[in-house]
Amino acid sequence: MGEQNWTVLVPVKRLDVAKSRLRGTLDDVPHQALALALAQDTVAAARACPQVAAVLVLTDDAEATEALSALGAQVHADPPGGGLNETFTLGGSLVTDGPVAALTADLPALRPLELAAALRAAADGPAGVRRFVTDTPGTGTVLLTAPEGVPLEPRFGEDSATAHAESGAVALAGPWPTLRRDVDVPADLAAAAVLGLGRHTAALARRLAPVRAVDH
Ligand SMILES: Nc1nc2c(ncn2[C@@H]2O[C@H](COP(=O)(O)OP(=O)(O)OP(=O)(O)O)[C@@H](O)[C@H]2O)c(=O)[nH]1
Ligand SMILES: C=C(OP(=O)(O)O)C(=O)O
Repeated sequence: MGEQNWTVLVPVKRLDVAKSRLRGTLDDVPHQALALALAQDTVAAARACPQVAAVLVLTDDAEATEALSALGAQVHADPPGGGLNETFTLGGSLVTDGPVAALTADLPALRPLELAAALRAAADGPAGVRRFVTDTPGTGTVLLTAPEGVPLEPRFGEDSATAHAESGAVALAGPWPTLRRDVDVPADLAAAAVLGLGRHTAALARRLAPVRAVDH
């Protein structure tokens, strides 16, 4: 099964500005509630993953801090000036032992056992090598891992799959559809609903069909 020694970093932008491409996706649902629900389901799945010792949320948002702490995450503020890669780098520097995984907070269908399989594959790879998992389209990144003592060196952003490969990280090849299913635009939410949404997002998305709530 692999050791329970991973720290998973989950960055959550201030909810009023996060996930702007999803604004207005669900009628009558405040945007911040949707952005938070995506993060809650991501964090709940990571917490339920057998390999994960700790989930460290990085955020400057007070509401996200309260809600994600309630799910058992530790929380630390963004570095001054924020920025996704700067925030992941700060998070990685706070981890004193064990391997580190950087996970985006927009994975509402994520199943703990798929994350477990990806972390096991990362741990079984060649020593000292950073690994990553691309998103469903194959251009972005949902997960970047670094063994203990190896800096994360995150290259998230546009075309991050290429950027991570060029930086020496090696792509992991498993199927893991719920891990790869990030939600950036409205059609992604419908695709995630087909896989089965976590309970926080499902509660907001009842009119998307078919919606299945998944209890982690
Ligand atoms: N803490 C923190 N998280 C960030 C920051 N920028 C992006 N994120 C998070 O990183 C993840 C992936 O980022 P994107 O999908 O590009 O999210 P986004 O910038 O909120 O979305 P768009 O506005 O639609 O581009 C999401 O979970 C964001 O909440 C940042 O500066 N600080
Ligand atoms: C931050 C990223 O992108 P997205 O906008 O797909 O979450 C990424 O894929 O590196």
